[in-house]
Amino acid sequence: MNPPEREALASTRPAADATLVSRSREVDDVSFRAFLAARDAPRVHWASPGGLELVGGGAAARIAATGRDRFDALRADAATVFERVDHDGPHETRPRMLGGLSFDADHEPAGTWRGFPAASFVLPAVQLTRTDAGTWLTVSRYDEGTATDSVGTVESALDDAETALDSLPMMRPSGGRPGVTGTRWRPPKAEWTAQVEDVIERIRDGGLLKVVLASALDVELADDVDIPDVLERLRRTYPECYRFLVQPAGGDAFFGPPPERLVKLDGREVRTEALAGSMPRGDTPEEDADHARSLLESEKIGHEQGLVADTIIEQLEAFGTVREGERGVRKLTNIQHLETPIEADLDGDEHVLTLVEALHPTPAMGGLPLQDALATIRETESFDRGWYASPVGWFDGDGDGEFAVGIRSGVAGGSRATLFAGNGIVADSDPDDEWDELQPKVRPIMDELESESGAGSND
Ligand SMILES: C=C(O[C@@H]1C=C(C(=O)O)C=C[C@H]1O)C(=O)O
Repeated sequence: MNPPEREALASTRPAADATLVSRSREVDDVSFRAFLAARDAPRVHWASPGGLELVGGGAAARIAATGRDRFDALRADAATVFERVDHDGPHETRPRMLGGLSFDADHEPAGTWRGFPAASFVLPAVQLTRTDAGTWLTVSRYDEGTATDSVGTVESALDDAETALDSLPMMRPSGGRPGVTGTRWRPPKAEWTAQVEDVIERIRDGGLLKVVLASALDVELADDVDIPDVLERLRRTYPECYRFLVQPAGGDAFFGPPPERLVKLDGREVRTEALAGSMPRGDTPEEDADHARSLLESEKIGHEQGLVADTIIEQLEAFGTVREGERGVRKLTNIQHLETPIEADLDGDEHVLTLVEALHPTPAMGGLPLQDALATIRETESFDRGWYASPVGWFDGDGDGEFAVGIRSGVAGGSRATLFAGNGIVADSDPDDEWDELQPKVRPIMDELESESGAGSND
């Protein structure tokens, strides 16, 4: 294990008498891609369709955790880091921890997921924040002693960071796509079909209602992948989605444009959604409307999506009053899903991580009943989920935050990438249809890897 990886895995136990000092300054808009490309790991990026964009490099503070009590450990360490904060800047730029968690609590950072602990968040040393109101540069340090001890260092680091920013191009010319030389599904179609058939049989035997089964697509590239470039292009191709990047160590990065919010907490106001069931977009408005109608009218899809909504509502009812919105169709660039917006007002103050802990994995990522579905996933899937289908996002010192679900995602570095896609399997699923349904879910990233001239084979 090389030093940066060891550093990523170590939980930076916050020092008892440390102070978090953070200074922000409004700057001219700058290419987030160029900023990201110029920084070493750890690197993080978060962009929500709501308009908030964050990009960070280095770590003023870092917390990591593993095992069943990983959420307790995260909340405790975060409380220590945020205990003494001296921040000067608008609310948008307040210190935030960015990162995420693995799908399973007992995840081991190995293989594809080397460098990714079961939970990892960083408070970036240098960060850019963009909202409708402007763009800011922020420098933070978490050092022993009082604020007065480090204000001078932080202010001069902010001057240096601003100078470095000035030398970045406003627009960074986009490099070419790396090109794909080979792809391999794990499992390939025949094995997937057998897995789906086996799961359907288990469901029909009784007890199990739904299992989300996924597959990994290994991609060999002709050139090294430039992830900041890919993310920038995804901004234009999937504007209705989140975009995230988590690169805890110097190695591979986990990234993607997920459409699905796990949870957003602002004060006591919670927003989430049940997203499940998929149909392609049509080539014509009529065909598109037909697909949307099939989504709304399909008994199978309606049932599957209803299970997701009911479970989320039940879980949130433990915390407050829940309102279920109207079921509708969520249209993304290359796929459409059935969606129910869900809101809640909490009875008391909660940390967003507590809601993440309660909700993850939703039946849209795991299945129902949850423990049986998870056991089936573990026994069936031929790859390590790692951080796929897991919470990725941010939280602040008040416990507010927002998390997406890490789907439509991939983990990549050098000239290799592994992309992920999964589907909810229910009693009347058809293995061939489920295979076809995986394909559009890897397209957002695949389209940015394949060279314009030639598309690689995809099965
Ligand atoms: C699991 C994924 O997507 C989920 C599964 C869906 C389905 O089964 O139709 C739809 C949306 C997502 O909640 C994925 O994209 O990998």
